[in-house]
Amino acid sequence: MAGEPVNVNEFQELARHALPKMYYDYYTGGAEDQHTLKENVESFRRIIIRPRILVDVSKIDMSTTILGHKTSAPIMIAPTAMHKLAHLEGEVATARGAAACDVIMGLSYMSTCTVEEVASSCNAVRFFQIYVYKRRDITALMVHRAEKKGFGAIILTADTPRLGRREADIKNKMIAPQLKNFEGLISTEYVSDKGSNIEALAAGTFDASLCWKDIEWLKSITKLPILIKGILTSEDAIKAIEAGVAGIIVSNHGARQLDYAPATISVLEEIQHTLEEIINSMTYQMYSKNSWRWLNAASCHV
Ligand SMILES: Cc1cc2nc3c(=O)[nH]c(=O)nc-3n(C[C@H](O)[C@H](O)[C@H](O)COP(=O)(O)O)c2cc1C
Ligand SMILES: CCCCCCC(=O)C(=O)O
Repeated sequence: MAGEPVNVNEFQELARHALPKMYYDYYTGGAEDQHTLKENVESFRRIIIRPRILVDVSKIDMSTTILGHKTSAPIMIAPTAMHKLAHLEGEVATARGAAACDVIMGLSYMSTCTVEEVASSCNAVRFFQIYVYKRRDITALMVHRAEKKGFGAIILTADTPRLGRREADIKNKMIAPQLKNFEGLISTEYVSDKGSNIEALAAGTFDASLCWKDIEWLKSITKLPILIKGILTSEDAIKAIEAGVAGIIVSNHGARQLDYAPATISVLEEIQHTLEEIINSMTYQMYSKNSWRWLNAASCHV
């Protein structure tokens, strides 16, 4: 490639050369046949822009707020695991990037830098993503650490009762390092020669029994607003609102979980319309306490 990379595809090409194959495959792969992975890209390609002309664009302001936090654009850094597999500074460098761009960073539960390291590295607004471990005490401790360090919200990833079947990781026998956040609490180093070690790690630690009633438990251990990540249907968006969370993140986890699930962008509009209809139908009932809660939750992230 000649000169500096100018788009994400060119960065990906550089990464392909720079990274060990095991890590490159982990970062870029989807689940099973990778049908949804292709659909994620194709569905964006099918969206065609309808340009309007002779509009004053000399000053553009895309800033908005998410859960009351200012952001320079309606873009958030999604929580992604183990940045140190690609860069020595890991998530600390990502947080600095978020601060420089004035956008919110989602820090993964499976980060290679600790919650405290990321918090003290810069003043980016940070939300903390969690998986719920079978050892709930560990998850509660992590939530409290994030709360203490000024994270602005908890993102509960709800599409991963177990890790998606990622065939490249199985072939590579993908290994996770010991994650510093959990040192002294639980081992995250799973080494076996039977396929993906990170799949084994998730199967050994993630609570596959997690369900809607557990949102009450999460609400009972934190005052932070909760976002549910991994919603792909209107039915679940409504359930999330009924559960009283502050917002939802429509996502198919980068097609790394359930293959043949819809591309995220293809279901976003339907879910948004459903939530708008709820808001409209609730407006006339505003005086009921419960309705207020619904209204607040629905309007946050439409
Ligand atoms: C390498 C990699 C690691 C990821 N790790 C996590 C994670 O630890 N927690 C999580 O909730 N999502 C994780 N994701 C999913 C992303 O947060 C996000 O959902 C995905 O990149 C697709 O973006 P979208 O949800 O906006 O469609 C990961 C994605 C990638 C590519
Ligand atoms: C260290 C185990 C990896 C956990 C899974 C992280 C994730 O969500 C992913 O998509 O990968």
